[in-house]
Amino acid sequence: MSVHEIRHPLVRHKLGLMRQKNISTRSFRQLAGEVGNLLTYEASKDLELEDYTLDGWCGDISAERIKGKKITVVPILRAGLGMLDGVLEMIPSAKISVVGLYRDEETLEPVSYFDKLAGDIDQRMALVVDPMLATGGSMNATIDLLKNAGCTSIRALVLVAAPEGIKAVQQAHPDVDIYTASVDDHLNENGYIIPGLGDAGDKIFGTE
Ligand SMILES: O=P(O)(O)OC[C@H]1O[C@H](OP(=O)(O)OP(=O)(O)O)[C@H](O)[C@@H]1O
Ligand SMILES: O=c1cc[nH]c(=O)[nH]1
Ligand SMILES: [Mg+2]
Repeated sequence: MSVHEIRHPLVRHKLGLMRQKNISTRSFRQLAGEVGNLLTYEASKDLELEDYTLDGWCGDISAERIKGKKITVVPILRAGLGMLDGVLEMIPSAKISVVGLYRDEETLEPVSYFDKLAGDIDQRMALVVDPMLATGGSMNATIDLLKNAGCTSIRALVLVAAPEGIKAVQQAHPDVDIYTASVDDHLNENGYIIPGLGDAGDKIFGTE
């Protein structure tokens, strides 16, 4: 498994803006989508292509198209929805598989409350999107769910990752690559990423 920390200047710049203390809901939400968009670009760089012939304006033309597995985007509710539009801008025909989880504030364990996966998930590559990879509990529970449904190709796209969460995913699911805008420093005593973004769900939805 690999961790891809995307150090593109646009990603670095936008993530810096997201870390500002008093950022508005509107700006945070917009930037989450924009960084999600750029992470999707990076996470799709190695998709396999195949040649085909199309009927072009001047006759038959040789072109390329993405081969093999189709894609399902898997937002983890709630905060993953903040990245969804940006991801879909890059892959507009992707199916969406929704997973509802929240993290118990005391135990930090994920609590499941919803899932609705694409019917043919065993034939799709899953791009799991969530702004925060903290302890890794929510991501691992989502990957477990996808694998139990037959999905064999999974990538995780997160805005910020803690080393603790990366380690947990690496141990449980060594076949899953992680794409992130930043590997941050550590988790605090409440399980929040430092420096992180604070509570991403609250910032995207304007709740507190
Ligand atoms: O790696 P973990 O320790 O599991 O923490 C990360 C999870 O916590 C946040 O969700 P939260 O539980 O706040 O739910 P929300 O998106 O509804 O706000 C975040 O969006 C991840 O899903
Ligand atoms: O730092 C963190 C950790 C979990 N969930 C968040 O929204 N932020
Ligand atoms: Mg939250």
